[in-house]
Amino acid sequence: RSEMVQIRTGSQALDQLLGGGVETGSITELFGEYRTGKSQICHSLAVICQLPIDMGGAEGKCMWIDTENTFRPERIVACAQRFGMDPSHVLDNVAIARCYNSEHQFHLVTAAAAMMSESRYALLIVDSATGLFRADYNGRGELANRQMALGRFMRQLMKLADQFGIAVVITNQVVASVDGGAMYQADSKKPIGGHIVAHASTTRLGLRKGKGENRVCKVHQSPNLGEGEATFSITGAGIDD
Ligand SMILES: COC(=O)c1cccc2[nH]ccc12
Repeated sequence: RSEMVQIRTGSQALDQLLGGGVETGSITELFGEYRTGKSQICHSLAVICQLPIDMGGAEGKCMWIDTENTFRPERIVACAQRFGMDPSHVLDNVAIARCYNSEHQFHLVTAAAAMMSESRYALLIVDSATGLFRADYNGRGELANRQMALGRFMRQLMKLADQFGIAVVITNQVVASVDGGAMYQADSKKPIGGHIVAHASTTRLGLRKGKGENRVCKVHQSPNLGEGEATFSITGAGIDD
């Protein structure tokens, strides 16, 4: 964690909850149901990471692995304009790769290491980190194989965060889970990957819908942050207070 920097999120309330922003050198997991703002926080971070450190950035590029086609260049442009940055320059510094299956996802992270040796990256986004593993390992008796593959993927991310001092931000969809057998138990909603992903993430942020365009973020796991929640809003330019 040498010279750890915090990347601001675009919402001062969320930055306060996080003690300044998203940390470089570790993995932050954003989990929540669909449309709770996970990808919107990623769009803001992809722009803000390029700002000078004394302006809440981390003076590096962003690398983005997109498995759900949630990347929107126009959001990057709008967010750059909000911060008075040159939109085309900012967009050029977001290296986006579409990802089609979990095997390709492994390859992209391996290849990412080579790119990070070439130029300065501050942030790697994997949105989502778990969806393709759920799709590819979805038969009966595949849970153990899925957990092993997810564990291997998370270790690759931890190595990147360590080796290059980058912030790794992963999104994880919360899905309805029918607890087999326990007929009385209501269907609980759980993040994919269970304890395998949870233990590998340094900081875990739970997102949920608030009133209207508002969303609420709650710290679920952190080495240093206290309990608490922050409300932010989703705009055309990422997230704001
Ligand atoms: C242009 O973007 C890339 O080539 C890229 C983006 C995110 C992860 C990646 N891994 C290897 C290439 C790559």
